Amino acid sequence: MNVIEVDDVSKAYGDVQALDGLSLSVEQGATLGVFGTNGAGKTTLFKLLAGLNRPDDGSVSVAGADPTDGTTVRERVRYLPEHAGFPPSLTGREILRFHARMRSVPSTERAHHVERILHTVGLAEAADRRVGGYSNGMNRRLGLGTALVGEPAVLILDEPTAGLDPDGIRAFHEVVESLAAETDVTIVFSSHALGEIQRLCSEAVIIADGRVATAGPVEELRRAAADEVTVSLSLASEGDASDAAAELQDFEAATSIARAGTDVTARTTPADAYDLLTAVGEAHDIDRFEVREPGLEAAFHEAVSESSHSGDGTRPIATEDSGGEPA
Ligand SMILES: Nc1ncnc2c1ncn2[C@@H]1O[C@H](COP(=O)(O)OP(=O)(O)OP(=O)(O)O)[C@@H](O)[C@H]1O
Repeated sequence: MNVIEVDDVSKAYGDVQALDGLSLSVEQGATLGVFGTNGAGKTTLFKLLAGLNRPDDGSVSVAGADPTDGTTVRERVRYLPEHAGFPPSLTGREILRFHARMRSVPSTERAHHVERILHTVGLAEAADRRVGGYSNGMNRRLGLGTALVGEPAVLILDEPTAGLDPDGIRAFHEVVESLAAETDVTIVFSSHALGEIQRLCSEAVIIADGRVATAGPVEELRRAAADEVTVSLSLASEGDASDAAAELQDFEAATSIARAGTDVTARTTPADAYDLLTAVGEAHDIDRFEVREPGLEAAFHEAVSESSHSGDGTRPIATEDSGGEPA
């Protein structure tokens, strides 16, 4: 079942066309990564999904309702903006209890519900500390905790890891991974870190100029991004590396051959990678090798450059057979 349906939506701010005929659909339980260049329209899309804005044209449906139908959407959909602040003198537990009361969690269940969320977001031990002393990462996880109160169907997170240090990012990733694995909540989040999307998301959408440039299961995007792999070899000596690089010039399927010290890299097709390794291995001792598939970065660059050359790269996300697991 699709929990999000966005159909041919446009939204302008004065002269700025933030969204321009954007369509996508997302299946319940998916983790969708949204990325694009600055100003591509991600936050505008999120505000439409959260019912904070109305589209000029087109339609938006989230959890079976028009998100601007306030009461329904507030029960089912939670939006965590990039910057969420909390009263510094309250504790994490007090803030979550307040949200639980606002969300009409029955009083008999409130303490247990809050305790469970504190564990989910990794704040159980800091629950009774004032949030004024929380780190940036703890604040973000508390924000995610407030969004989880009442077990929503859809979480919309705007750049949740922006500005966090590596520990903060790792802790946040663990929370998202456990939510994706253990609940049926649909998570939509934006990020400028392609590796993060690759790691956490089953689906990805690339937005460029207010439209969907490309979308689909992360694994498919990765594979479709380019039909080449990069082969990296480490040889026994610089002389071997230099000879191997020269010999690879005769290997028809190899391109972009480069040498640095004892390392040689070349690009080739996935089907020719093994032959390339065999050809080098017959003449030289290979200490180490690696075959890298194109990542989402290649998909991103391809999609953005295609979208800037074509009139309409829009297509909805096909979620029927995604089957993608976080990498
Ligand atoms: N309230 C507003 N008034 C005028 N223009 C706006 C407003 N909000 C967004 N825009 C413009 O709409 C376009 C899309 O903005 P949006 O914030 O949706 O992009 P984004 O993809 O979230 O960008 P970023 O990655 O930089 O956060 C941009 O050109 C932005 O300047």
